[in-house]
Amino acid sequence: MSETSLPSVIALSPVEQPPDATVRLPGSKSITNRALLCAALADGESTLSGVLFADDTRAMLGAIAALGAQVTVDEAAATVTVRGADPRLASAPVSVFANQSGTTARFLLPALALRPARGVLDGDAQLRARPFGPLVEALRTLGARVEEPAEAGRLPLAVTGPVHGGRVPLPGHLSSQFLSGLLMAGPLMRDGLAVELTSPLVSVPYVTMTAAVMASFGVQADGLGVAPGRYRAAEYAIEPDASAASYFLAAAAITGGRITVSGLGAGSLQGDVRFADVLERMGARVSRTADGITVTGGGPLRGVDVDMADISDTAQTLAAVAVHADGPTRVRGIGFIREKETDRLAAVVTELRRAGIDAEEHEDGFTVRPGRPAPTRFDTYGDHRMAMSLSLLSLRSPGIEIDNPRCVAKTYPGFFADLSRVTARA
Ligand SMILES: O=C(O)C1=C[C@@H](OP(=O)(O)O)[C@@H](O)[C@H](O)C1
Ligand SMILES: C=C(OP(=O)(O)O)C(=O)O
Repeated sequence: MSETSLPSVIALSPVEQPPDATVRLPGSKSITNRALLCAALADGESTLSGVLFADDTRAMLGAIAALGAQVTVDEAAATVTVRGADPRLASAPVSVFANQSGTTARFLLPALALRPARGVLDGDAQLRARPFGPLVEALRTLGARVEEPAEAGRLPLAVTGPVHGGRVPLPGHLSSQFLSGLLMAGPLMRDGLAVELTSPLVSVPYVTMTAAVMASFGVQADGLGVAPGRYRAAEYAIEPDASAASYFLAAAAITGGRITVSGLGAGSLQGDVRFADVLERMGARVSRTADGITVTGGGPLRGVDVDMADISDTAQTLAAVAVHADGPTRVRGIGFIREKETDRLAAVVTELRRAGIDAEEHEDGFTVRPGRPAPTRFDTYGDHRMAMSLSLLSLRSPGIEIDNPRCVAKTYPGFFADLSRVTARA
């Protein structure tokens, strides 16, 4: 059941017995999109394995082709070969459509600014509503011409380089993707790059991930800056997606079952593996090996008070777990997720309340109190993480339906099929 065969509303039924399963999830969206871009900027031919094929990574595949990379895809084998091209030698205008993908858009704009020709970047309505202002200002400071034909700081944007690089102030409180995008383009800037953060950085582990992927392609970055240099082609194996893993680990905690996600070992590059730590604090048993994470539920789940600024893609997952705890859960530090695919704080609280759950929105997060979800058809607001998180409420409660389940195609087209398989439902 890929997203193309999903109905417009999906009805989910409770599990008959607690699952006991091992699952290997599709590749990490974040690592796939970094590796594709580094490979596209590298000298020579790279081979990526474990590649995620979903709307967000297809957007990046299209974008790197526009940058001049030669791309060969073997979807069945989950591999992509990329022959890089130096964007500084480009002369033709290009146009890139990032669809709904924040990573594609925020990583591409600085790469387009390396080109001495005009590059237009656009996305769908959801992405047009998300902020780009800090990146526009930074690229202007670094020497690019940026046109904002619609609204200031919003897509569509047109950028003409080349940027010369150097020192640049950048706010960190809205998104880490601006910094990651600048860093990845940084080595190809004449003067390299030195970023001075003007506000605290959110989603910090993603910047560590950026530096790690860059290092695999031969460039050392320190998280705030990088010297001029060239990427080298590499053979690169992409880990499974840790944000996607949160739904399965949560399912084990909610049902009292046992689920192992393989391929996400102790050395994972993804901060979202730390979602398992939150489940552990709630009372689930967690074991971590070199090759995977296992969560075993069973006992009561305690409510927690937790800052999720580092792992905010798993906040909605936690909201679903919190419904099944024995005390309130307060999530902090994530005001910035109001600017993701939707206002995720408002969306998750609104939908839980529609199911009769006592939930409250705060400026920087939410509180969820335990309860029994009433039969509800949930709205997803076109947000894949709303669809995947709210579907967890069906594990122990009848009558749960998800409207527009196809939005999972953004990062995980096979989500509902995998969830059914792992939780042993028809
Ligand atoms: O760099 C990345 O790969 C990502 C960074 C995070 O975004 P923000 O930095 O905007 O919080 C995260 O939510 C997104 O899904 C992926
Ligand atoms: C916020 C997300 O994606 P992006 O910012 O890459 O669009 C996400 O995957 O939850």
